[in-house]
Amino acid sequence: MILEKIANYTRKRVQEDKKIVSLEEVVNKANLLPEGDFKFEQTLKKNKVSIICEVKKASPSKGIISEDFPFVQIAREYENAGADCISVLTEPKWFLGSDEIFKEIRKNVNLPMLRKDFTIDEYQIYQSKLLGADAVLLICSLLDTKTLKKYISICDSLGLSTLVEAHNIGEINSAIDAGARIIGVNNRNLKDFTVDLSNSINLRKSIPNDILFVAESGILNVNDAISLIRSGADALLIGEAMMHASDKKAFIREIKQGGALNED
Ligand SMILES: O=P(O)(O)OC[C@@H](O)[C@@H](O)c1c[nH]c2ccccc12
Repeated sequence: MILEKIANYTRKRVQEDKKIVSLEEVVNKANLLPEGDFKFEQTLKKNKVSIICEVKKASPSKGIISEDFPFVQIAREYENAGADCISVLTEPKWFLGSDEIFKEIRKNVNLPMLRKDFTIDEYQIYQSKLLGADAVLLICSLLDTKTLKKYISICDSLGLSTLVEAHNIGEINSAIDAGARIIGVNNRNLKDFTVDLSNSINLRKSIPNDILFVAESGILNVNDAISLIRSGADALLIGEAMMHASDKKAFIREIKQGGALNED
């Protein structure tokens, strides 16, 4: 399965990174920084519906999404268009992301930023803090409940939020047991890349209301977005469609207006 391949490659990457900067060093450096203020989840809590816009050059399911990829410009456009948070892929091999891209964007936008990587080692959490992230992604199928709990507590100590990604009821229960405060349901099946928006719609009822719920992936248009909001999403994570939208401001505005109308 692709996820296993990516996770294995990530393990190698982290081993290489540790040769350059040791775990002890990243821990010390991260602890010297001012504690974060959980800006990512504060933003999600404050809004009725938040839009998390993703900066993504490529993906294993879609190949190249943006050939020229002016990532700072894209992130600025997101901010100007009314995005609430920004997600940046840093996985290099399949998503063609990098830490440098993340850092550059961090310097140029004020929005809370999610570092989207395949977290399999606590090293990456400290690294995320050093990159200026406000949140990290934890994927349930890569981490057991005990490890999830440990990683959430490391994030808590640094003031970082965690987006805990689940695909099925077992993983949702694991996320809840681990104390997740934000759970994302990925509508894309990482085994065969099929997209089914009803995955997050069906799983919504298994997530307590005090946990923030993010519907992720495969949101292609305003109608998709509105049906997810109607089914109780607190936030939407949109990558490809947002990258391609020629009028990002109108796209975000229409989603927010449509979502608000549906609450009446
Ligand atoms: O481009 P999309 O279909 O709108 O999807 C965005 C985001 O949800 C997707 O990139 C994603 C969701 N979970 C992930 C985990 C790892 C890498 C990527 C992802």
